[in-house]
Amino acid sequence: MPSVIEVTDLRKSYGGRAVVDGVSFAVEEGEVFGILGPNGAGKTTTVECVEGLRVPDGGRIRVAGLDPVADHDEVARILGAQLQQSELQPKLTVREALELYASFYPDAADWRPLAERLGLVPKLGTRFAKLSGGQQQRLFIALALVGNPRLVVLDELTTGLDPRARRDTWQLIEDVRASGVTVLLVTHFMEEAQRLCDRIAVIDKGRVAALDTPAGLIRRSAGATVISFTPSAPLDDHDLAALPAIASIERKDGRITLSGTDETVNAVITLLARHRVTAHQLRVLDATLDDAFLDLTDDRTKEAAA
Ligand SMILES: Nc1ncnc2c1ncn2[C@@H]1O[C@H](COP(=O)(O)OP(=O)(O)OP(=O)(O)O)[C@@H](O)[C@H]1O
Repeated sequence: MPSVIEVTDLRKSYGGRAVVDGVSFAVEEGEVFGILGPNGAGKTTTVECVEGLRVPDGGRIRVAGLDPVADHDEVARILGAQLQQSELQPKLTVREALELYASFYPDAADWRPLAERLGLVPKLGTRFAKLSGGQQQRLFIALALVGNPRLVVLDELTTGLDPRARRDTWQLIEDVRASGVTVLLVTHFMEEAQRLCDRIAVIDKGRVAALDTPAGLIRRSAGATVISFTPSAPLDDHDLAALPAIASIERKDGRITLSGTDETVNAVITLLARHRVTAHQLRVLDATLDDAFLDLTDDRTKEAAA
């Protein structure tokens, strides 16, 4: 089956400066595909080309087999996009905006359950300009979904939302995915990317620096798993040094701190069992997507690895 979104060698320059410099990726039907990258990396430019809002200088984009620029109207019927602030009339009430956007689509969703899920019911009579930043954001999410799209593009999904609204929105996106909708998600929140995305393209300086599952990105980062514990009986340094993938050993006040990988953690547990030693206050800290992101987008780390 062809991918829902195919981006091949996308290029876009402003004033002679390439801000998207040969980006390629494919999004499969039903997946949540994340785009992660530092400020100014070219993420919004990339997704706005997918939405047909910007015209690429080079490369090829297909959305369900259609060209977002040449076939703009057909693409608009199957793609829901989170609006930018300036795109909504300040005097429109929440109810009017929902009704208006629902009327654009032949197969629109009932907007009431959406408004309920997004906590917008008490604000239905409020004009857009009078909503708080977080309420405006929730309305944009509702408007992106009200057309029952086959594909939804969310840029900065939960920026400006409080922690509860953010978690409710994540649950909503999980439900949207469960109903078979494909999601293209630009985000700065690692927890959001790790929780929601099936795969992530890390974009840096207009190029794809890595494309993998969240777990795959973490595995390939230099960030180590750290294990610390206080053993009930002494452990031999030779035994610790022989652990697989061990990167460092530290001893302080009877406490041992090791860094390595998942494999090291398993081997430590086996070693402790073999010597019948109990580990008090055992702590394992995993490398996170944060570590992977910093590794992949930090020039100093990349130079050191080269
Ligand atoms: N219309 C434009 N005219 C000129 N330069 C632009 C235009 N749009 C974007 N740029 C520049 O292109 C670069 C990439 O911008 P883009 O918005 O795609 O980045 P981003 O990865 O989404 O960043 P952020 O995380 O800060 O939103 C930036 O340096 C930006 O200043």
